[in-house]
Amino acid sequence: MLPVTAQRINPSILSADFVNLQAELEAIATADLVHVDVMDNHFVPNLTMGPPIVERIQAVSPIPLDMHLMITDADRWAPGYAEMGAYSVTFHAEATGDPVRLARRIRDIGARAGIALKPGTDPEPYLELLPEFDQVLVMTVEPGFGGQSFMPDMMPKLRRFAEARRRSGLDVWLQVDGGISKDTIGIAAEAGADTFVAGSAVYGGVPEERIAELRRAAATHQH
Ligand SMILES: O=C(CO)C(O)[C@H](O)COP(=O)(O)O
Repeated sequence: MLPVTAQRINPSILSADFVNLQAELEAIATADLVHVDVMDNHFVPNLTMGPPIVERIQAVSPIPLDMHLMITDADRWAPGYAEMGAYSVTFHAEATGDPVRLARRIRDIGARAGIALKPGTDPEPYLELLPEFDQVLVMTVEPGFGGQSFMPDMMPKLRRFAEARRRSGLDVWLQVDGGISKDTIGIAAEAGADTFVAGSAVYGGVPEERIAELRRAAATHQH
C-alpha cells in the first residue's frame, strides 16, 4: 500500500547505475514509486530494457513500479507489465489507436492505467477521457534521454489537465517527467502536477537527500 501523500516523487532509474540496480533501488526506498522507462529504439531513439529485466526489478524493488512505455507497440506489451504486478502502466497516446481500450485492459488486470503525451501532442482529445485513466503524464522534455532541460512551455498543457480534473472531480494523478529538479519542481506543482519523475536530480547526489529536497520544494508550491 502506498503512503497517502498529496504529492509523489518517482525517481527514474534511467539515471541509475544499471550494474548495481538492486542497490540503486534500495537507495530510493523513501520515494513513492520507482519510474521504469522502457524504450524500444523506434518510438524514441534510445533502447533500455524489456520484460525480463523489469520482472527482476519488480521482484527486488522495495517500492512499487511506475512503468513508462516509450514503445511503438503499446497494445502488445503494456498488459504484460500489468500482469507482472506493476502498480501503474503508462503508455503513449501517440503509440496506440485506441487508448481507452488499452487503458481498460490494464485496469482489468489490476494496475493503474496512465496515458503520456509528448511535448508536441495536443491535449484536447484526452481532456474528456479522464475517467478512463488513473494518471496522465505530461512530458516536459522530448522522451528518450535523461538529463535534458525542463520545458516550462508545457505548463499550459498541464493546467488544462488540472482544470479538466477539477471539473471532473476525479482523483487522476498528473505526472511530469523530464528536467525535474529542486529548481523546476515548483513550477510544475503550481501548474497542477502532483507526481514528479526525476532521474538525474535524484541519482546525481545522495538519493535519500535529493528525494527529501524535492518533496520540500514541491510542498511549498502545492497547487
Ligand atoms: O522518460 C524519461 C526520458 O524520456 C525519463 O524518465 C528521464 O529519465 C528523466 O530524466 P531527468 O530527470 O534526468 O530529466
